[in-house]
Amino acid sequence: MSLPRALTIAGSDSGGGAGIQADLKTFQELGVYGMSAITALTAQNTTGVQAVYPTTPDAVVTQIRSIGSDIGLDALKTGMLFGSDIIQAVAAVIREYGWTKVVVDPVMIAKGGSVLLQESAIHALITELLPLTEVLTPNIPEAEHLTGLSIKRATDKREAARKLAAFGARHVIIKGGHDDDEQKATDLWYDGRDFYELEGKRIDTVHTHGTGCTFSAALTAGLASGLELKAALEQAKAFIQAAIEGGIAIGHGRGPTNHWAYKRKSC
Ligand SMILES: Nc1ncnc2c1ncn2[C@@H]1O[C@H](COP(=O)(O)OP(=O)(O)O)[C@@H](O)[C@H]1O
Ligand SMILES: Cc1ncc(COP(=O)(O)OP(=O)(O)O)c(N)n1
Repeated sequence: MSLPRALTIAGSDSGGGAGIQADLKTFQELGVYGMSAITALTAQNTTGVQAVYPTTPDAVVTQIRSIGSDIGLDALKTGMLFGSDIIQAVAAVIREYGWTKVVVDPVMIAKGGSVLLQESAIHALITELLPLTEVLTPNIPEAEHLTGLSIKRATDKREAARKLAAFGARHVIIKGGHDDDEQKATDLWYDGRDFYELEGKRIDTVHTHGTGCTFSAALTAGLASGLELKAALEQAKAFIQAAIEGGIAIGHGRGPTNHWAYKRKSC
Protein backbone atom coordinates (compact mmCIF):
# COMPACT_ATOMS: atom_id res chain seq x y z
CA MET A 1 0.00 0.00 0.00
CA SER A 2 1.22 3.54 -0.72
CA LEU A 3 1.72 6.08 2.05
CA PRO A 4 -1.57 6.48 3.94
CA ARG A 5 -2.93 10.05 3.95
CA ALA A 6 -5.40 11.61 6.40
CA LEU A 7 -6.99 15.03 6.65
CA THR A 8 -8.26 16.74 9.77
CA ILE A 9 -10.85 19.52 9.43
CA ALA A 10 -10.77 21.14 12.87
CA GLY A 11 -9.77 24.05 15.05
CA SER A 12 -6.26 25.00 16.09
CA ASP A 13 -5.34 24.68 19.79
CA SER A 14 -2.42 27.06 20.43
CA GLY A 15 -1.51 25.00 23.51
CA GLY A 16 -0.91 21.93 21.34
CA GLY A 17 -2.99 19.38 23.28
CA ALA A 18 -6.23 19.17 21.29
CA GLY A 19 -7.60 20.12 17.85
CA ILE A 20 -5.43 20.17 14.75
CA GLN A 21 -2.21 19.84 16.75
CA ALA A 22 -3.34 16.66 18.54
CA ASP A 23 -4.60 15.21 15.28
CA LEU A 24 -1.41 15.82 13.30
CA LYS A 25 0.78 14.47 16.13
CA THR A 26 -1.39 11.33 16.27
CA PHE A 27 -1.33 10.80 12.49
CA GLN A 28 2.46 11.15 12.50
CA GLU A 29 2.90 8.68 15.37
CA LEU A 30 0.79 6.12 13.51
CA GLY A 31 2.77 6.44 10.27
CA VAL A 32 0.12 8.43 8.40
CA TYR A 33 0.78 11.54 6.31
CA GLY A 34 -1.27 14.27 8.00
CA MET A 35 -2.98 17.29 6.41
CA SER A 36 -5.22 19.99 7.85
CA ALA A 37 -8.00 22.44 7.06
CA ILE A 38 -8.38 24.95 9.88
CA THR A 39 -11.91 26.01 10.83
CA ALA A 40 -11.04 28.29 13.75
CA LEU A 41 -8.10 29.55 15.75
CA THR A 42 -8.37 29.16 19.47
CA ALA A 43 -6.15 30.88 21.99
CA GLN A 44 -5.98 28.00 24.44
CA ASN A 45 -3.77 26.45 27.10
CA THR A 46 -4.06 23.92 29.92
CA THR A 47 -6.31 26.25 31.95
CA GLY A 48 -8.95 26.71 29.24
CA VAL A 49 -9.89 28.57 26.07
CA GLN A 50 -9.16 32.30 26.18
CA ALA A 51 -10.57 33.20 22.73
CA VAL A 52 -12.07 31.72 19.55
CA TYR A 53 -11.54 33.23 16.09
CA PRO A 54 -13.50 31.31 13.44
CA THR A 55 -12.26 31.32 9.84
CA THR A 56 -14.73 31.51 6.94
CA PRO A 57 -16.54 28.70 5.07
CA ASP A 58 -14.71 29.82 1.93
CA ALA A 59 -11.30 29.54 3.62
CA VAL A 60 -12.16 26.05 4.89
CA VAL A 61 -13.39 24.81 1.49
CA THR A 62 -10.38 26.30 -0.33
CA GLN A 63 -7.99 24.46 2.04
CA ILE A 64 -9.85 21.18 1.50
CA ARG A 65 -9.91 21.58 -2.30
CA SER A 66 -6.16 22.27 -2.31
CA ILE A 67 -5.75 18.80 -0.82
CA GLY A 68 -8.49 17.07 -2.82
CA SER A 69 -7.30 18.37 -6.17
CA ASP A 70 -3.67 17.40 -5.67
CA ILE A 71 -2.58 15.10 -2.85
CA GLY A 72 -5.83 13.24 -2.17
CA LEU A 73 -6.65 11.39 1.02
CA ASP A 74 -7.55 7.95 2.37
CA ALA A 75 -9.63 9.08 5.38
CA LEU A 76 -10.68 12.30 7.04
CA LYS A 77 -11.96 13.46 10.40
CA THR A 78 -13.81 16.53 11.53
CA GLY A 79 -13.41 18.15 14.94
CA MET A 80 -14.36 21.68 15.96
CA LEU A 81 -16.55 23.09 13.17
CA PHE A 82 -17.98 26.01 15.17
CA GLY A 83 -20.84 27.25 12.94
CA SER A 84 -23.60 26.01 10.63
CA ASP A 85 -22.11 27.81 7.60
CA ILE A 86 -18.82 25.92 8.01
CA ILE A 87 -20.66 22.61 8.50
CA GLN A 88 -22.71 23.14 5.33
CA ALA A 89 -19.57 23.99 3.35
CA VAL A 90 -17.65 20.95 4.69
CA ALA A 91 -20.56 18.61 3.92
CA ALA A 92 -20.81 19.97 0.37
CA VAL A 93 -17.11 19.42 -0.34
CA ILE A 94 -17.19 15.87 1.12
CA ARG A 95 -20.11 15.11 -1.23
CA GLU A 96 -18.27 16.74 -4.16
CA TYR A 97 -15.24 14.43 -3.76
CA GLY A 98 -17.31 11.41 -2.75
CA TRP A 99 -15.14 10.71 0.32
CA THR A 100 -16.55 7.90 2.45
CA LYS A 101 -14.04 7.19 5.24
CA VAL A 102 -15.37 10.08 7.28
CA VAL A 103 -14.95 10.19 11.07
CA VAL A 104 -17.00 12.90 12.81
CA ASP A 105 -16.04 13.93 16.34
CA PRO A 106 -18.94 16.24 17.20
CA VAL A 107 -16.88 18.63 19.31
CA MET A 108 -19.19 20.97 21.24
CA ILE A 109 -17.73 22.14 24.52
CA ALA A 110 -14.13 22.04 25.79
CA LYS A 111 -13.53 20.43 29.18
CA GLY A 112 -13.13 23.93 30.66
CA GLY A 113 -16.67 24.82 29.48
CA SER A 114 -15.95 26.97 26.39
CA VAL A 115 -18.33 26.66 23.47
CA LEU A 116 -16.68 25.19 20.37
CA LEU A 117 -19.92 24.61 18.43
CA GLN A 118 -22.66 27.21 18.31
CA GLU A 119 -26.11 26.00 19.40
CA SER A 120 -27.48 27.15 16.04
CA ALA A 121 -25.13 24.69 14.27
CA ILE A 122 -26.55 21.50 15.82
CA HIS A 123 -29.28 21.19 13.21
CA ALA A 124 -26.76 21.42 10.34
CA LEU A 125 -24.52 18.85 12.04
CA ILE A 126 -27.41 16.40 12.25
CA THR A 127 -28.95 16.97 8.83
CA GLU A 128 -25.88 17.72 6.67
CA LEU A 129 -22.96 15.86 8.20
CA LEU A 130 -24.33 12.78 9.96
CA PRO A 131 -25.67 11.24 6.71
CA LEU A 132 -22.06 11.40 5.37
CA THR A 133 -20.53 9.91 8.52
CA GLU A 134 -18.92 6.49 8.65
CA VAL A 135 -18.04 6.73 12.36
CA LEU A 136 -19.47 9.24 14.84
CA THR A 137 -17.57 9.59 18.15
CA PRO A 138 -19.55 11.66 20.68
CA ASN A 139 -18.72 11.80 24.37
CA ILE A 140 -21.68 11.40 26.74
CA PRO A 141 -22.66 15.10 26.99
CA GLU A 142 -22.47 15.38 23.17
CA ALA A 143 -24.62 12.26 22.71
CA GLU A 144 -27.15 13.72 25.17
CA HIS A 145 -27.22 17.06 23.39
CA LEU A 146 -27.60 15.57 19.90
CA THR A 147 -30.39 13.19 20.94
CA GLY A 148 -32.15 15.14 23.70
CA LEU A 149 -31.83 12.03 25.91
CA SER A 150 -30.44 11.90 29.40
CA ILE A 151 -27.78 9.17 29.66
CA LYS A 152 -27.58 7.63 33.12
CA ARG A 153 -27.58 3.88 32.53
CA ALA A 154 -26.23 1.43 29.93
CA THR A 155 -29.69 1.19 28.36
CA ASP A 156 -29.76 4.99 27.85
CA LYS A 157 -26.43 4.79 26.00
CA ARG A 158 -27.86 2.15 23.70
CA GLU A 159 -30.97 4.19 23.00
CA ALA A 160 -28.85 7.27 22.22
CA ALA A 161 -26.62 5.23 19.88
CA ARG A 162 -29.70 3.95 18.01
CA LYS A 163 -31.03 7.48 17.65
CA LEU A 164 -27.68 8.78 16.35
CA ALA A 165 -27.51 5.95 13.82
CA ALA A 166 -31.03 6.84 12.70
CA PHE A 167 -29.72 10.34 11.84
CA GLY A 168 -27.45 8.62 9.28
CA ALA A 169 -24.15 7.77 10.99
CA ARG A 170 -23.24 4.20 9.99
CA HIS A 171 -21.30 3.48 13.20
CA VAL A 172 -21.60 5.25 16.55
CA ILE A 173 -19.04 5.13 19.36
CA ILE A 174 -20.28 6.70 22.59
CA LYS A 175 -17.09 7.34 24.55
CA GLY A 176 -17.05 6.57 28.24
CA GLY A 177 -14.62 9.19 29.56
CA HIS A 178 -17.45 11.13 31.26
CA ASP A 179 -19.31 8.23 32.86
CA ASP A 180 -19.12 7.48 36.59
CA ASP A 181 -17.33 4.11 36.45
CA GLU A 182 -14.24 4.55 38.64
CA GLN A 183 -12.51 1.37 37.44
CA LYS A 184 -13.01 1.33 33.69
CA ALA A 185 -13.39 3.72 30.74
CA THR A 186 -15.65 1.79 28.38
CA ASP A 187 -16.73 3.00 24.94
CA LEU A 188 -19.92 1.63 23.35
CA TRP A 189 -19.80 0.77 19.64
CA TYR A 190 -23.05 0.39 17.68
CA ASP A 191 -22.81 -0.77 14.06
CA GLY A 192 -26.49 -0.24 13.25
CA ARG A 193 -27.35 -3.75 14.38
CA ASP A 194 -25.23 -4.94 17.29
CA PHE A 195 -23.48 -3.41 20.28
CA TYR A 196 -19.87 -4.00 21.34
CA GLU A 197 -17.78 -2.64 24.18
CA LEU A 198 -14.24 -1.28 24.04
CA GLU A 199 -12.90 -1.54 27.55
CA GLY A 200 -9.92 0.19 29.13
CA LYS A 201 -8.67 0.68 32.66
CA ARG A 202 -9.65 4.14 33.95
CA ILE A 203 -6.56 6.17 34.73
CA ASP A 204 -6.77 8.52 37.70
CA THR A 205 -5.32 11.74 36.25
CA VAL A 206 -6.27 15.33 35.46
CA HIS A 207 -4.08 15.38 32.35
CA THR A 208 -6.82 14.51 29.87
CA HIS A 209 -6.85 17.58 27.63
CA GLY A 210 -7.43 16.45 24.06
CA THR A 211 -8.51 12.85 24.73
CA GLY A 212 -11.45 12.95 22.31
CA CYS A 213 -9.46 14.56 19.49
CA THR A 214 -6.61 12.09 19.95
CA PHE A 215 -8.94 9.06 19.99
CA SER A 216 -10.77 10.09 16.81
CA ALA A 217 -7.49 10.98 15.07
CA ALA A 218 -6.04 7.56 15.92
CA LEU A 219 -9.19 5.94 14.54
CA THR A 220 -8.91 8.00 11.34
CA ALA A 221 -5.25 7.04 10.99
CA GLY A 222 -6.17 3.36 11.28
CA LEU A 223 -8.86 3.66 8.61
CA ALA A 224 -6.47 5.60 6.34
CA SER A 225 -3.97 2.75 6.73
CA GLY A 226 -6.54 0.25 5.48
CA LEU A 227 -7.46 -1.36 8.82
CA GLU A 228 -10.96 -2.77 9.23
CA LEU A 229 -13.05 -0.72 11.65
CA LYS A 230 -12.70 -3.23 14.53
CA ALA A 231 -8.91 -3.23 14.27
CA ALA A 232 -8.82 0.57 13.85
CA LEU A 233 -10.93 0.98 17.00
CA GLU A 234 -8.75 -1.40 19.00
CA GLN A 235 -5.65 0.47 17.90
CA ALA A 236 -7.26 3.85 18.75
CA LYS A 237 -8.24 2.59 22.21
CA ALA A 238 -4.69 1.33 22.87
CA PHE A 239 -3.29 4.63 21.57
CA ILE A 240 -5.44 6.81 23.86
CA GLN A 241 -4.85 4.50 26.82
CA ALA A 242 -1.08 4.91 26.46
CA ALA A 243 -1.44 8.66 25.82
CA ILE A 244 -3.48 9.17 29.02
CA GLU A 245 -1.17 6.91 31.07
CA GLY A 246 1.74 9.08 29.95
CA GLY A 247 -0.19 12.38 30.41
CA ILE A 248 2.05 15.44 30.47
CA ALA A 249 2.11 17.70 33.53
CA ILE A 250 2.83 21.02 31.83
CA GLY A 251 1.11 24.35 32.44
CA HIS A 252 -1.08 25.17 35.43
CA GLY A 253 -4.22 23.23 34.57
CA ARG A 254 -5.31 20.10 32.74
CA GLY A 255 -2.25 18.88 30.84
CA PRO A 256 -2.34 17.19 27.43
CA THR A 257 -2.11 13.50 26.68
CA ASN A 258 1.20 12.11 25.52
CA HIS A 259 1.11 11.44 21.79
CA TRP A 260 4.41 9.57 21.65
CA ALA A 261 3.65 7.14 24.49
CA TYR A 262 1.99 4.48 22.29
CA LYS A 263 4.94 4.20 19.91
CA ARG A 264 7.45 4.15 22.79
CA LYS A 265 5.41 1.38 24.43
CA SER A 266 5.27 -0.74 21.30
CA CYS A 267 9.01 -0.35 20.47
N1 LIG B 1 -9.38 8.73 32.79
C1 LIG B 1 -9.40 7.95 31.72
N2 LIG B 1 -8.79 6.74 31.72
C2 LIG B 1 -8.79 5.94 30.64
N3 LIG B 1 -9.42 6.26 29.48
C3 LIG B 1 -10.06 7.43 29.41
C4 LIG B 1 -10.10 8.34 30.51
N4 LIG B 1 -10.80 9.46 30.13
C5 LIG B 1 -11.18 9.24 28.85
N5 LIG B 1 -10.74 8.02 28.42
C6 LIG B 1 -10.92 7.46 27.07
O1 LIG B 1 -10.49 8.48 26.16
C7 LIG B 1 -11.30 8.46 24.99
C8 LIG B 1 -11.95 9.83 24.83
O2 LIG B 1 -13.08 9.88 25.68
P1 LIG B 1 -13.73 11.17 26.35
O3 LIG B 1 -12.76 11.72 27.35
O4 LIG B 1 -15.06 10.74 26.83
O5 LIG B 1 -13.82 12.16 25.11
P2 LIG B 1 -13.85 13.76 25.03
O6 LIG B 1 -12.43 14.26 25.16
O7 LIG B 1 -14.45 14.00 23.70
O8 LIG B 1 -14.69 14.25 26.17
C9 LIG B 1 -12.27 7.31 25.17
O9 LIG B 1 -11.72 6.13 24.59
C10 LIG B 1 -12.37 7.18 26.69
O10 LIG B 1 -12.80 5.91 27.13
C1 LIG C 1 -9.47 23.44 18.91
C2 LIG C 1 -10.08 22.44 19.81
N1 LIG C 1 -10.75 21.40 19.29
C3 LIG C 1 -11.32 20.49 20.11
C4 LIG C 1 -11.23 20.61 21.47
C5 LIG C 1 -11.88 19.61 22.39
O1 LIG C 1 -11.02 18.61 22.54
P1 LIG C 1 -11.23 17.32 23.43
O2 LIG C 1 -10.42 16.24 22.85
O3 LIG C 1 -12.68 17.06 23.61
O4 LIG C 1 -10.55 17.77 24.76
P2 LIG C 1 -10.94 18.83 25.84
O5 LIG C 1 -10.90 20.23 25.40
O6 LIG C 1 -12.35 18.46 26.21
O7 LIG C 1 -9.94 18.56 26.88
C6 LIG C 1 -10.50 21.69 21.98
N2 LIG C 1 -10.35 21.86 23.30
N3 LIG C 1 -9.95 22.60 21.13
